[in-house]
Amino acid sequence: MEWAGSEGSPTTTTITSPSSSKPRLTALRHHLRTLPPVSPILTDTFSRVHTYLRISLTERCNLRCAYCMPSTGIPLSPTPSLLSTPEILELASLFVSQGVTKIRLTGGEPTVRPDIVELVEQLGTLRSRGLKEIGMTTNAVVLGSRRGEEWLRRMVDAGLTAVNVSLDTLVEAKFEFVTRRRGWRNVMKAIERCLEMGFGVGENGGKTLKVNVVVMKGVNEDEILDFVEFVKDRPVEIRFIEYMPFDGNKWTTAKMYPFASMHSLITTHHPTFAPLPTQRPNDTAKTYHIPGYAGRIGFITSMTENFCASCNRLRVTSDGSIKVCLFGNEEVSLRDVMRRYRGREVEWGGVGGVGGVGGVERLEGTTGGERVMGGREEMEKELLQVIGAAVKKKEEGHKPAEVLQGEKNRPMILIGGPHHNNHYQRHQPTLISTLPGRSSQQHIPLHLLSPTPSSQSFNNRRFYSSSSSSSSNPSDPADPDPSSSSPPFPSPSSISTPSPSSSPSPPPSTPLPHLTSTSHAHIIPITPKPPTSRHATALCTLHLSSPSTLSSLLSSSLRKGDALSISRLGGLSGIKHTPSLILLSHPLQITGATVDVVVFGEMELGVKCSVETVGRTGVEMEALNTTIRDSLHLTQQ
Ligand SMILES: Nc1nc2c(ncn2[C@@H]2O[C@H](COP(=O)(O)OP(=O)(O)OP(=O)(O)O)[C@@H](O)[C@H]2O)c(=O)[nH]1
Ligand SMILES: C[S@@+](CC[C@H](N)C(=O)[O-])C[C@H]1O[C@@H](n2cnc3c(N)ncnc32)[C@H](O)[C@@H]1O
Ligand code: SF4
Ligand code: SF4
Repeated sequence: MEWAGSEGSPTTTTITSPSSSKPRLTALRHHLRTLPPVSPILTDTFSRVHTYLRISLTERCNLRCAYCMPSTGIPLSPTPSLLSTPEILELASLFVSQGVTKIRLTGGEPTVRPDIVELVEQLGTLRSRGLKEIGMTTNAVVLGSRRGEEWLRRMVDAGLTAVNVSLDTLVEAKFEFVTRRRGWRNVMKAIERCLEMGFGVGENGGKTLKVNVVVMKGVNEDEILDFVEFVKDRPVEIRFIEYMPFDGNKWTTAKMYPFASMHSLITTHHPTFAPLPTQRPNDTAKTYHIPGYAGRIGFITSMTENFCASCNRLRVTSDGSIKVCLFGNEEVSLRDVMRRYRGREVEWGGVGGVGGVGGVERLEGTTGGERVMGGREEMEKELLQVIGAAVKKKEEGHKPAEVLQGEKNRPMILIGGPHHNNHYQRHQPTLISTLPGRSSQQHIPLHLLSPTPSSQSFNNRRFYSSSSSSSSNPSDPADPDPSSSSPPFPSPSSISTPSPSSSPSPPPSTPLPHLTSTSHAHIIPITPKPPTSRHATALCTLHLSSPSTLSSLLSSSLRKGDALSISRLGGLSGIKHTPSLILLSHPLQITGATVDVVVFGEMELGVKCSVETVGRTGVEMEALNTTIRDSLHLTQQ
């Protein structure tokens, strides 16, 4: 099923005078007139033509950015409910047949999908049918790993034209706080690799490399000028993104650093900073430059100056729903339509791996009029009806920030996945108001002592812990499937997933490991496990009552003397007490431990403790206990 005219080439019409909306609209109208015809199915009631499809490939991620994920993590959907690779390719093909010219792969983290390269290669075959751009938005941790170089090369060969890398800080230690994982060096390496492979600002239709920076007050707004310098010699577009509200990310206007402030900060330091004379139509970003700089600076102002009037994007979530607006709640399942025609549940598989129905075969079947499965025409017809109806229901724009904040969208990482209402509650940590010596200065999250270690929103920026064992490849933050080995937090995959409609959540069906079959507490036998090298890191943020407290601490001028050193020692002693404090934990032989106190701001300190062992179980509890002790000691000073 082809839409006549979809083979035409897109124009490169640009819009002048970015600061004024009228010429922008005029240019946009002109641009729309000069575009190849697009199926009316992709045109909404505001005459917006949707030629850009964003496909979420997975809910999984190898990072845990708190602005994207709730502090309690996310429950993963059962694999069969997600789109298989052939289904993704089939939908991509259908959208291209209707006039979609750009597909961006996103997630979750697209590169944790084991068949990502093959998938891009298959998508590349759609170029002969009108697909002009294949993009990927990625945290780039995998792309900067050893295997990443080859992956990147193959994807570029297949037609990958636009890589957007997310990187919120140029400070390695801060990266670990923001993302709750390591990987900063890989990201930097991936950026350099992309540059070596010819990615740049997209001059003359070249491949584009953009770096996405979500700007958050008190977190990274102090790095805006550093990021500007980052593009002095690199032909990269840095895009400063206004922090957006999603479910679980504890968004407030106070944490958002608005476009106007960023703009005035940069202009103050760079008086020649100016909008580029041409702007790309339908772009999320307003683009600027500083004469003499190789790169560009963009602003994605979703919160303060939305760009909904020129919106040309649709989304397919990883479980196969069409979502017509990033902030909209309305979704319709395309997967269900496809599977109804097929009459079966689809198992996970790589390209060509599902029930013998290969992606290539399907695409060729569509283009070449060769073999198609029975009922395919009807299926496509129904899919197009569903897509058309969804597009027609698209609203003019998103609601104001204050309303969105109240409503909350699903977590950003799950924009590509199904709803998991009620689920988070079940995983709220339970313990604890029994911390000795808590004071108003101290904000140790309650779940710090929870038997289920979990992460705390970075917006509170109080705590995270991580650990890995050598069996789970601790040195490689690019581990593509965090669930494939023992995860640092209870990984999403370790959380059982009720069906979206189940409410309240059912009790866990597996018995608690700390109970014997006769429900007696025991220390879990680990004798058969081989000893491996393990480490764990826990972090905690202390909010101080005044800046003078910090300066007294740093200058050791407190009445009680050098509080920092004392607290470090106190923290370290906590390791040795762990087995007696945590009743069912195993006594372990510690082979290394460090405690660092980091200044985050004039009223904020971070306490980071890392513990190592070679053994049959991990040292997460030791790391947590050390962090708490160090923090308590500091507070008591
Ligand atoms: N309001 C709104 N913002 C979006 C949408 N898509 C992406 N964004 C914003 O753009 C940021 C970067 O997203 P990317 O995945 O790099 O996508 P993009 O900016 O559309 O990428 P390009 O294809 O390079 O234009 C996100 O964090 C959002 O803030 C959208 O449909 N609506
Ligand atoms: C959800 S991620 C998925 C792709 C990939 N994992 C990555 O991080 O690039 C897509 C983009 O959304 C951005 N994002 C996530 N949460 C956001 C928020 N609350 N506000 C603004 N942008 C956000 C990320 O920084 C990233 O650039
Ligand atoms: S923004 Fe979300 S999906 Fe992307 S790397 Fe961070 S946690 Fe993962
Ligand atoms: S908020 Fe919705 S309408 Fe506005 S640009 Fe994003 S997807 Fe388009």
